[in-house]
Amino acid sequence: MRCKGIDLKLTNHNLEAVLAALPDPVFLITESGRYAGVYGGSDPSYYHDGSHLVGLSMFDVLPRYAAESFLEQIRMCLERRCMITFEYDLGGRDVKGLDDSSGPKDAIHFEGQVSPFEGLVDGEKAVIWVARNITKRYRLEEQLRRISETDPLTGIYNRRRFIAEITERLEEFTRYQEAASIIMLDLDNFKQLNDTLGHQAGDNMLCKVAHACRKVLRNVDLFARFGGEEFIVLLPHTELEVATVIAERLRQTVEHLEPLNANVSPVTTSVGVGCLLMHDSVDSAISRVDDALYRAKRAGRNRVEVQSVADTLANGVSEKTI
Ligand SMILES: Nc1nc2c(ncn2[C@@H]2O[C@H](COP(=O)(O)OP(=O)(O)OP(=O)(O)O)[C@@H](O)[C@H]2O)c(=O)[nH]1
Repeated sequence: MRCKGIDLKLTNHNLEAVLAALPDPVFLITESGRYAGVYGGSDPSYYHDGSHLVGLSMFDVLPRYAAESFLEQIRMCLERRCMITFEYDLGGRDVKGLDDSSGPKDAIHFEGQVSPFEGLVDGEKAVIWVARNITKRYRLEEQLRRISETDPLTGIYNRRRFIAEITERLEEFTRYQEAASIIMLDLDNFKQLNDTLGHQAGDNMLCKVAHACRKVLRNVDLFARFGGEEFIVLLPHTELEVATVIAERLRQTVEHLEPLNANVSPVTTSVGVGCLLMHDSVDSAISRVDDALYRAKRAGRNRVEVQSVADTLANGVSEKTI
């Protein structure tokens, strides 16, 4: 073996030393999931000592779901004859027989790089599996993602997350006709509340509305602040009829909120409701609900209006759903 141009023939002994010094653990694993060799992983703050795994099968030491999913990666790698990269969580407690006194205490998020091994190991095909602890990077990415999709004032999702979600739901609707509905709320005469009690009071009211509405929705409903004093809900697997009932519940929830001050009237909201239709785009779906909302405003506020029946039928949704 050559090493960066230095004519160094590695003996088995110093080859072992090189492998042991590798920072990330490297596993030689056979096609059937047996650990034939474990090398490296020399930093105990990042990795447990996995040397006891040699000779054991993944099915002896890992939870069944993990062993099955890892075996699938090995199969894919050998079939495609190229490196496969994928991410997974595996804590020390998930691996039977690990010495718990050393290594990281929390679950680790790994990036696994699985490459075909040239040659056979005990008559079996095998792979080289490099496991990198990317927990710090992963947590940071999660934190950034959370920040990028959260409204800082109310703590609920923001418009960006809503658009991402509705884009996904539209794909699902086009492919499987899986119903989904949208509810849009716009608080009534909010400028007056700001002007009377001040912007800070207005902010407090927005938070109160957000928290109260979130409570009456299902966990699967995506509730977001769409802008200023506008909120929006995406209700997956929900037909228009049901969404209309939920819209009315949201309207009442806002109406029954305690006013911030005895001298001001309760806050109310106008509400528009719609459902996804064939050939919808994100813009067309939202603008139909927006039209319904503005009909509610024009009709005197504090009421629910639904997208027009003509709109709904013209777009190929069966009458059953409206
Ligand atoms: N406190 C506070 N006010 C906001 C925020 N975003 C928007 N607003 C206010 O919401 C008010 C919206 O006013 P308009 O668009 O005139 O609507 P409205 O007074 O609610 O009247 P209608 O919608 O017609 O019922 C403005 O005064 C904005 O300043 C916010 O983050 N905090």
